[in-house]
Amino acid sequence: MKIALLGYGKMGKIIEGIALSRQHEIVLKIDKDNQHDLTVENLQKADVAIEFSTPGTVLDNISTCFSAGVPVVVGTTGWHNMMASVKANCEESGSTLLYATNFSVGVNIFFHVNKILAKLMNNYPYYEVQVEEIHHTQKLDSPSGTAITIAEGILDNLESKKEWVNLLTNAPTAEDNTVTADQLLIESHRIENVPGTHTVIYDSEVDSIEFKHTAHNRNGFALGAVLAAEWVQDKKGFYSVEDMFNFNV
Ligand SMILES: NC(=O)C1=CN([C@@H]2O[C@H](COP(=O)(O)OP(=O)(O)OC[C@H]3O[C@@H](n4cnc5c(N)ncnc54)[C@H](OP(=O)(O)O)[C@@H]3O)[C@@H](O)[C@H]2O)C=CC1
Ligand SMILES: O=C(O)C1=N[C@H](C(=O)O)C[C@H](O)C1
Repeated sequence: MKIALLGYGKMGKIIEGIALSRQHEIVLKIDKDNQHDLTVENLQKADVAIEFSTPGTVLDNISTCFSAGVPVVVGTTGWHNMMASVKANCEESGSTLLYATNFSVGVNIFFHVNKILAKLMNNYPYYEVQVEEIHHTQKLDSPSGTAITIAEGILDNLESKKEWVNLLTNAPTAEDNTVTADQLLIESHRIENVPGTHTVIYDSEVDSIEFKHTAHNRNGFALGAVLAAEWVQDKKGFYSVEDMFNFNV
């Protein structure tokens, strides 16, 4: 498979190594310095694009992939509020996009069990739930895309919660974590060199239940993105990583 890498930072470089080890070829590498090389003509040399850039550049890059008719796997987070319009654009133009807030197998298992746990917890209303995420200090967005997916899994299944709210704990404006009873708190912490840790906590007066995923490095995210590129390259439409993983038990 011929791959275009859109974003050649921490993730782009690891994805390159994994793609080469799986006998794929990298035909285009776009970063900030050579972003003007991202043309329809250059992109059409690739069978698929893998996009891990920044929240501020991802939408233009997706749009160029759609114009080129090249399927795109998107890992960049921080554009959650634009999802519906990108999906509509993808479907109307007959393009292909596969998106995940987190491509690792472990987190996708976590997403699945999180929904089942939230449904179960409807029977135990004396537990208060919250989500915590910890990431490295270079991270541009908060909460993490993964934390948003976790929160959505809870909101869809736990009747007491209607919306999520975020508290970035080391932001200059961080005040307190007061939330109303129907709000789900996501606490975001930024600590050097942490690849990504997510915890769902159900707390009562007598005990706490903690459900946690810890990434030890970025390799799981990168492998998942390459597997997604292999899976989506001959498909049409808008997909989420859930369409690729099959967790029926
Ligand atoms: N879905 C998932 O599984 C995962 C998602 N992510 C997400 O992926 C994104 C990238 O993460 P990460 O690699 O760690 O971040 P990095 O900051 O290490 O890499 C992003 C790269 O994009 C470059 N860039 C800037 N402008 C453009 C442009 N117009 N086109 C292409 N590239 C550009 C940046 O260059 P410069 O630094 O010079 O500005 C930088 O090298 C983030 O949104 C992150 O949250 C991360 C891990 C897993
Ligand atoms: O920026 C990161 O590093 C990560 N971003 C993704 C997110 O926002 O959830 C996935 C992973 O946690 C690492």
